[in-house]
Amino acid sequence: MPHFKTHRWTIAAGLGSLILVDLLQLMVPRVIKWAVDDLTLLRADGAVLLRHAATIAVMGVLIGLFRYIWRRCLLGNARYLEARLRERLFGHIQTLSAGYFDHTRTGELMAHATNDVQQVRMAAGMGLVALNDAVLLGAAAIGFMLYIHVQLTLYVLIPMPFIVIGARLLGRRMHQRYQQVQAAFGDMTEAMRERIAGIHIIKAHNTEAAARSAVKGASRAHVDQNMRLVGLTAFFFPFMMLMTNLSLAIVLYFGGRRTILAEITPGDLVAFISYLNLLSWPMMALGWVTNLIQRGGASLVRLQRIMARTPDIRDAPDARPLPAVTGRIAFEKVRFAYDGQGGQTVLTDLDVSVPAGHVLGLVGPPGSGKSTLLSLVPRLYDVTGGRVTVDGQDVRTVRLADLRRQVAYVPQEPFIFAGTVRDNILFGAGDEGRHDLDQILADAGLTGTVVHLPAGLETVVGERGVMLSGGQKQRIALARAFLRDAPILLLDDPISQVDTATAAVIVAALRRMAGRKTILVASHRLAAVRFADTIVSLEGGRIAEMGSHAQLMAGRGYYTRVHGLQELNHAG
Ligand SMILES: Nc1ncnc2c1ncn2[C@@H]1O[C@H](COP(=O)(O)OP(=O)(O)OP(=O)(O)O)[C@@H](O)[C@H]1O
Repeated sequence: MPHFKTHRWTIAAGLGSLILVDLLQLMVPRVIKWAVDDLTLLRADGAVLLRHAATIAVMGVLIGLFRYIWRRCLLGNARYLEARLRERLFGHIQTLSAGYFDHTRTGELMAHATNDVQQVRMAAGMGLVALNDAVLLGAAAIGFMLYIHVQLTLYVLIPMPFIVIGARLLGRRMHQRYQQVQAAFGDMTEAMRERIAGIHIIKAHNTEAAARSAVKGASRAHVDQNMRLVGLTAFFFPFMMLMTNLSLAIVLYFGGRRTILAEITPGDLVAFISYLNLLSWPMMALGWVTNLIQRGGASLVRLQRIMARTPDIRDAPDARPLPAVTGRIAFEKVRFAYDGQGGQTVLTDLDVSVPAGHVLGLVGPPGSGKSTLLSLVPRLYDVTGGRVTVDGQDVRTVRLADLRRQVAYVPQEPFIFAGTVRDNILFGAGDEGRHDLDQILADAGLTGTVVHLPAGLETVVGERGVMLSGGQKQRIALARAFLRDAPILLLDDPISQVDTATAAVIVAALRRMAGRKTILVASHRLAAVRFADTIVSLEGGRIAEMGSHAQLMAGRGYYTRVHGLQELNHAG
């Protein structure tokens, strides 16, 4: 409604032009009638015929002009509505919490952003046109026919309901089949995309033949679906033509007799046939419009359902601003389960405090909860029990944007956007800090790497950074976080993909930053945590051991065991 309100003048101009086109179209048969009557009554001479022809030509030009206007106004307006809906949808989806995306498939969201939005556009654009034509053009054409001859009109209308019902029923089936064609098309492109993306594996495993037959299968399925659709359309259009032609036969026979009896003039008969031709579109539109509006309505309901979802994680109504923090972090009796109270507990009664400027190392077997613990600080997820505080304030009571501005986070799997290395490092950063890019590259162990890239910082890295090695991607993500210069730095396995020498460079940089920043670093490689002020060893979401490197080495737990193994590896 707000959209229709803002664009009411465009819509009014469009509807006005559409009505003018309809009226002009309705006048054409009148002119034909006059011309034919003049001819049959032998009243016509060159000048009269020229006048009639000129009238039709002018009407043709006007019809063209106004049709251009209505298409631009009405269909254009629907396009803007579509864009606006899609932008709002994306804007809203972005506010939803990480938990929502754990349970929602990307493909499903893409379908909402494409299919549903498109259905709303069809209803708001063609739906409006079809509604107008069905009602106005249909009623007016029938009115003109009644004006010529009532009984004859009633006869020729007999086949018309079949057109309405046919358009409605077959239209619905055609839409269903069209959706199946689209789905098959999606499967086919996905089958090809995946195999092109995985071409290295396919070649290495010699499975080209299997890949080819999989793509062939998807391609044939697409053809099969198309043939099913063709089966319907091939029936639909001839069926509509048959109904119109039946009406035409009725006009010719019964109307011809009326003409012989001089109840109507030959001009009337010709005009009648023209009206009949005009009538087939409104009859189809009548059947079509209900489908369009139903589909658009259903799509709108689906979109509204997403729009009505409130993010689980958002500012509390009385959220306080969070001015620059020193970076003191405390986990107090923290308990966490991914699906709220009902889910399996991933973290249990965790108590750790990290003074400002300290480094906390997190170690533990895979799945022990290290990443989860890190994600609680910027509120990617909220605790199920207990609380997380920053500078003594519960993170749930402060403004989310203020909190996240002061936390730099490097996830376990770095995400690289298509673009240049520089774009990826500067991602989301303001102007501040750009001048120390060289230092940041050095801290992230990237200096030497960047020099060897074909275009240095301007090297385009391809989709998801395909042109980069795993270690390069990881260090770009690190540099991105260093550039933020936030007082709190969260690193999830920051040296998992680099060699020992590069790891040493990164660890040295972290040690320099310690004191200025509070750093939480989770790692499987003890080298990344051994310098930490405190190391927490997690097991099954509980703290198994806690202390400095020396303290943990004195014990005989996970830390000492892993340390022994990693030392052994190095020796080997
Ligand atoms: N998004 C999620 N939804 C549901 N469960 C999850 C989710 N992410 C992780 N888990 C589960 O939570 C537990 C802790 O996972 P987490 O990633 O925190 O462990 P981790 O110690 O970081 O492991 P790794 O060393 O392999 O990175 C695991 O049992 C995992 O299966």
